[in-house]
Amino acid sequence: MATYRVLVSDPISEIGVAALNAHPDISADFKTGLPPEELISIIGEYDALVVRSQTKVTAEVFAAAKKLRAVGRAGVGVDNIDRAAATDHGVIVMNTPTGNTISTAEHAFTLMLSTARNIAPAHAEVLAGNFKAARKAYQGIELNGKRLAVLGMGRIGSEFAKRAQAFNMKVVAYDPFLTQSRADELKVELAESPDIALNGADVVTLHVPLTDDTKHILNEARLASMNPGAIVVNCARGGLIDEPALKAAIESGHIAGCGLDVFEEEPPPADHILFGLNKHVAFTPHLGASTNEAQENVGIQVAEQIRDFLATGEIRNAINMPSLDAAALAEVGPYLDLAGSLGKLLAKLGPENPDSLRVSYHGPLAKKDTGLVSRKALTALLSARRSDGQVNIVNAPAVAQSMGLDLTESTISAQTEFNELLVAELRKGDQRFRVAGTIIGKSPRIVEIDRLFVDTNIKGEFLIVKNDDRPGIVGAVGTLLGSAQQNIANLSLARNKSDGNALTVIEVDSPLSAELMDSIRSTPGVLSATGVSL
Ligand SMILES: NC(=O)c1ccc[n+]([C@@H]2O[C@H](COP(=O)([O-])OP(=O)(O)OC[C@H]3O[C@@H](n4cnc5c(N)ncnc54)[C@H](O)[C@@H]3O)[C@@H](O)[C@H]2O)c1
Ligand SMILES: O=C(O)CC[C@@H](O)C(=O)O
Repeated sequence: MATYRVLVSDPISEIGVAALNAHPDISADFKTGLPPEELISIIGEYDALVVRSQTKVTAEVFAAAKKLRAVGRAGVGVDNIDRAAATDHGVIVMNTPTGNTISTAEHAFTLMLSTARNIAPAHAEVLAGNFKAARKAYQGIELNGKRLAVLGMGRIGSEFAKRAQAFNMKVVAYDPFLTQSRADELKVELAESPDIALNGADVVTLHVPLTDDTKHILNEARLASMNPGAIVVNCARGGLIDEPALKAAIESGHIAGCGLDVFEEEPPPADHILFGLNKHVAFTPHLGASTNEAQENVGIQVAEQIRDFLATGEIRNAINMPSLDAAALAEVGPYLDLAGSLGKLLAKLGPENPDSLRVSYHGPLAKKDTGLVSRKALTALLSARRSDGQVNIVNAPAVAQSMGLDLTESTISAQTEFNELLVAELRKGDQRFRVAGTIIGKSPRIVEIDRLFVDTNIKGEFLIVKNDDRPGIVGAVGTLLGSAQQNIANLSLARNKSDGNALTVIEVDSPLSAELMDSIRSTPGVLSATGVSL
């Protein structure tokens, strides 16, 4: 029986489903068109879910998905997935951002051309036998020399702009993340706001995600600021346009027409307010990504991402946590293990109810892709301190935030005594407790506890003793361990000359009983003793 079960609930390419099933540890079920209640009733059996845009992955679905670890979206927009609920439930959400870029840019461009030259209504008239009348009714516009506003200059917006430049259009772009140097590289005018971009534009094309900020980004005032006879193109999400405002602007004649692939409600009702317009319009049923090439790309990409995540832990294109590709995983993998052990150690030895966990990276490690390493330390810390078993690497920052615990990170390129050093420090007011580790050869080692140098494995059973730095105490503890049949696998000693204390880390073969721990704690000269399972 396969170790991991994947539910594919929307049509993706057969090659993608086959790529999942080809892995010996994965079995994929292909069940599309499930009503919401049926999805909720079966989702508990699955480790991963693959969707396009039809399946709505709601908070109720996540609540029922007890084993679910990842949702893969074969496409870009993830507005059909409740991202907050996914994160709360510790589920990674991944998309396939590049697979349908060209197809969607080409489709949006097709809609612009169709609208400018009235292809859709003229075609209908020809079929209806109105050839002559249609020749008079459908006079189009040239795009040559026209001003094009692109809202959202990401992957698709940039591809659209390149094609528009080949048509000799003047491109002005608004995107809050577009820098002047990137705008220069793309040879587009950078607008400081959507209002500036749209003012005097002859065509607008939308390529932004639908968020609370972008909902109805194309509204009545912005439509009114465009040039008379302008065209609206939307191949992103319907909710970006205030549809009643667009209808009014087309009816008034100010906007000549629109080419839309997407609607605020999908599928749109048969009596949608824009369908009654006997004007220059072109509508398609959310076909932007529907090409053989795009579907093969996104189907294969999503399948490979889910397969690699389940099989190896590699994270690509995650939208609710940092990604970690195979190369980065190979480079920082040992530090992930180390961070987990440092987090557990802090949970046992550090202050209760801390204010913050500070993770710092020293030496060449500071330049590596360590986004997940800090999370791993935080996850281990929280998991060890909470009994609900609900913390994982996806939701750890949200859980920490709800507990008032800050996670901070710093990178220090100067080297320490070690070439690279990972330090995790728990802070509470002025109190600080830090532990640190490094990689020696290929092995992660814990090399510092509470500012004292030690050298221990990162996995195993440990006894950590703080004692007066005088002869006989370690011997007495060793005798107690021996009489309890506890073999010592490794021992590391450190002394703090300034306060006369010493730290002894003893690796043993099995967990120490409460009775033995009590005897160790009552040994004269022992200041504290803690058993830790790493
Ligand atoms: N019709 C389809 O079938 C289809 C296919 C693919 C993608 N899409 C849609 O197209 C959208 C864009 O896809 P992409 O691959 O280009 O994504 P992308 O992430 O590469 O680009 C989106 C751009 O929007 C910008 N942006 C964010 N907020 C903005 C705002 N308030 N104003 C202006 N720009 C803003 C971002 O900075 C980014 O550069 C997706 O979100 C998806 O909804 C639709
Ligand atoms: O799955 C589809 O066909 C639509 C995809 C598209 O809306 C996207 O956001 O990638």
